[in-house]
Amino acid sequence: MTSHYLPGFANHVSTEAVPGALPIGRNSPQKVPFGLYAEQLSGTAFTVPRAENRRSWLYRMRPTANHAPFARYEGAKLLRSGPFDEVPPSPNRLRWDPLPIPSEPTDFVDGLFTYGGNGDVASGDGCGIHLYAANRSMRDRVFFSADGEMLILPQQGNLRIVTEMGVLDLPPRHVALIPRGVRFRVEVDGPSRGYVCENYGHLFRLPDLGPIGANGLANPRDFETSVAWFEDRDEPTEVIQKFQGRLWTTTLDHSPLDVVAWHGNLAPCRYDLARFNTINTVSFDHPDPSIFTVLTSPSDTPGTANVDFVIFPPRWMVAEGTFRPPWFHRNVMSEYMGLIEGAYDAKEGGFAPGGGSLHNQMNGHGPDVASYEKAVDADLKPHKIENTMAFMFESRRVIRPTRWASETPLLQSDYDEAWSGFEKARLPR
Ligand SMILES: O=C(O)Cc1cc(O)ccc1O
Ligand SMILES: [Fe+2]
Repeated sequence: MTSHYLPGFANHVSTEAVPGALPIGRNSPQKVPFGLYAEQLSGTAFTVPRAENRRSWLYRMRPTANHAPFARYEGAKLLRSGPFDEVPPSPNRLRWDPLPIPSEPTDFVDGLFTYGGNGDVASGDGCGIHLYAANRSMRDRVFFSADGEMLILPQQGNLRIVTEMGVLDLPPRHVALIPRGVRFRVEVDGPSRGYVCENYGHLFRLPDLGPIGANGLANPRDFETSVAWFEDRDEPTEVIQKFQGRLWTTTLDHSPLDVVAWHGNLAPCRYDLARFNTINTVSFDHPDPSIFTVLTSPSDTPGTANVDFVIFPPRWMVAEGTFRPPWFHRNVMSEYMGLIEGAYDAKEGGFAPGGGSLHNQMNGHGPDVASYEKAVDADLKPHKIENTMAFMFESRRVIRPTRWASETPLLQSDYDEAWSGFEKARLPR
C-alpha cells in the first residue's frame, strides 16, 4: 500500500483509485460508473456561506446505509465526552506524568483516555482532549466520531491512518485532521502514544494572518490531503462509532473502506509541523502565543476560539533586554499543553513527552523557579531552541478534567512546587 497526497488545505479536489470511477460534470448521475454508489458527506450545514461550506462526494462499492443496528460498545472504558461534569472543574494547575504504554494488547480505540474537555457534544461546541496509548493495530475494525473532527498528534510511534478517503502516514511531529464521520483504522508499528483533540465545534481552519500578510505560520500548500484508496475486502469488519458521547458497534460483512473515488473539500489531511513558518520578535518582549497558531476552531464570537491548536517549535531566540521564556500570566482562555519531544522553555523539569498540563482560566502560571532564574541570568546572545515540540489546545471555555484524570496516580501531587521559592522583590529603602 502506498500513500500519496494532494497539496493544500480544504481545497476542492477530485481523486479516483480506478480510472473512470469519478462521475464527470454531475455528482449523482443516474448510473454511477461501475455500479458504484454516490454518497454525500457534509461537514457543514448545506446553507453556510460558500467560503465556509465543506462537503465531499464519495463513490463507494456498497452504500454506508446498509448496516445492522448499532449496539453499545463496552471497550474504551476511559473515553469521555462533553458535558464534562463527573467532578467539579479544578482551578488548580494540574500536570500529568507520561501515559504508560499498555502491557495488554490494546489498539487505538481501546487505548483512548480522556483527560478533560469542555462544551457539549449535544450543542456542538467545545472539545474533548484525549491521549492514546496502543501497542497493536486495529484489525478488522474501523472507528469514527459522529461528535467531532479528530486532530491526532503522535508522540511516540509511527501511525498509518487508513481512512475511507485515503491513507495518511503519520510519524511524530506531524498532525492529522480526520473529518467528523470519516471511518478509519489506525495501524501502529510498535508502542505508540499521542494526543487527540476531538473538536465538537466549528471546523479547524487556518487562522487569519492580519498584518503578517499573505504568507506565514502554517502555509496552506503544506497540508497534504489523502488520495482515493480502497480495499475490496469481504471479511467481517466491526464499525465503532462515537455518537453523543457513547460508543456503539455494528459488524458489516465487508470493509467499509471501499470508496473508489471522491471529490470535494472535506477530507483527511496531514501537516508536518516542521513546515511551520515560525514568526516571533526580532526586537524585544515575548509575543502572545497566538503567534504560534497552526489551526483555529472559531467560536461564534470573533477572535475568541472554541479551540486554538498552537505549537512551540524549534526557533531562534534573539530578543534583546527581554525575559525570553513565557512570562507569568493569568488568562481568560484555558490551556491544555502536551509535549511531543525535548523540553519546554518555561519548565526545567517535570513536563515530559507524553505527559500534559492544564492551566485553567485566571489561574496564575508561567516559568518555574529554575527556568526563571536561568532566564534572568542568561547572556542574551542569539540562541536556538532545538529538539523541542510542545503544543497547546487553548480554549475560551474552562477545560474540565475527567474523574480519571483527577484521580490517576499520573497526576503530579507536587506541581505547585514549580512556583514556590521565588525570592521576594527588594524595594529601595
Ligand atoms: O506556557 C504556557 O503557559 C503557554 C504560553 C506560552 C507563551 O509563550 C505565552 C503564554 C502562554 O500561556
Ligand atoms: Fe499559559
